[in-house]
Amino acid sequence: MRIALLGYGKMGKIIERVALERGHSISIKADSKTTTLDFSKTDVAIDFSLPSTAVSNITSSINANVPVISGTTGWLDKYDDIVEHCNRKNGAFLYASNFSLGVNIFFEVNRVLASLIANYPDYKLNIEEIHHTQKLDAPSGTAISLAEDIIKNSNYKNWTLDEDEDDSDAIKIEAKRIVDVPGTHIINYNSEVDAIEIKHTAHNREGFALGAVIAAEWIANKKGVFNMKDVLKINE
Ligand SMILES: NC(=O)c1ccc[n+]([C@@H]2O[C@H](COP(=O)([O-])OP(=O)(O)OC[C@H]3O[C@@H](n4cnc5c(N)ncnc54)[C@H](O)[C@@H]3O)[C@@H](O)[C@H]2O)c1
Ligand SMILES: O=C(O)C1=N[C@H](C(=O)O)CCC1
Repeated sequence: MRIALLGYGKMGKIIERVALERGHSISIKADSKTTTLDFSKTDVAIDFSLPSTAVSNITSSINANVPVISGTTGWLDKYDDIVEHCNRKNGAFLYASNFSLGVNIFFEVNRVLASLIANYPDYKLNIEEIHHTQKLDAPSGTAISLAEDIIKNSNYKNWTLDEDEDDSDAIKIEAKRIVDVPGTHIINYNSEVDAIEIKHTAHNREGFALGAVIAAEWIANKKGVFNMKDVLKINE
């Protein structure tokens, strides 16, 4: 498969290596200096760029009839527009806040735990995410996915980054930035008598990159809007 890398930074470079190891070739390596995208020799596009460039990269891929997956976070206010555009163009698009197998299993555990605890209001919840200091967005896309899944499976109504927020319906998310941390997410339910905590720690970026290449292989001949549950078939 000929893969366009829309974003050739920390993730793009690891995805390149994983893709080559799996027998693919790279047709485009786009970065901040790229002015035009020629998709004529591309089978599938992988966008790991910036919150400010993801929408344009995804739209260009769909317009060129190239299936596209995006792992870029921090642009989700435009997600519904992209879905509408993809469906109108009969294209193929997949977004995942986190492509790693481990985190997608963690998402399942989070959903179950949230629904179990929903009937016990003594437990107060908070989410902590820790990432490297170069990260542009907060909270992480993964933390937002975790919070949204908790909201669907509990009485919580929204989430906030404001630690002083006095709204018991809001999940508090704490975003920490520490040098070189690839990505850690902790869900903590605390009561007067005990605490229940689940935690996912990425040791490096390999899992994100492998998941992205697997998703790109999966979407190559499809039409529609997908997510990682479609790819990994966890819990089916
Ligand atoms: N979904 C996941 O599993 C996952 C995992 C890791 C990172 N991410 C996200 O992926 C994104 C990229 O992460 P990173 O660590 O590689 O960041 P990075 O800053 O190392 O790389 C971003 C790259 O995008 C390039 N770029 C700038 N403008 C561009 C444009 N118009 N078109 C294409 N590329 C352009 C930059 O030159 C840079 O090389 C972030 O949003 C991050 O949150 C997601
Ligand atoms: O390094 C990043 O940036 C990461 N971004 C994703 C997120 O925002 O959840 C996934 C983890 C790494």
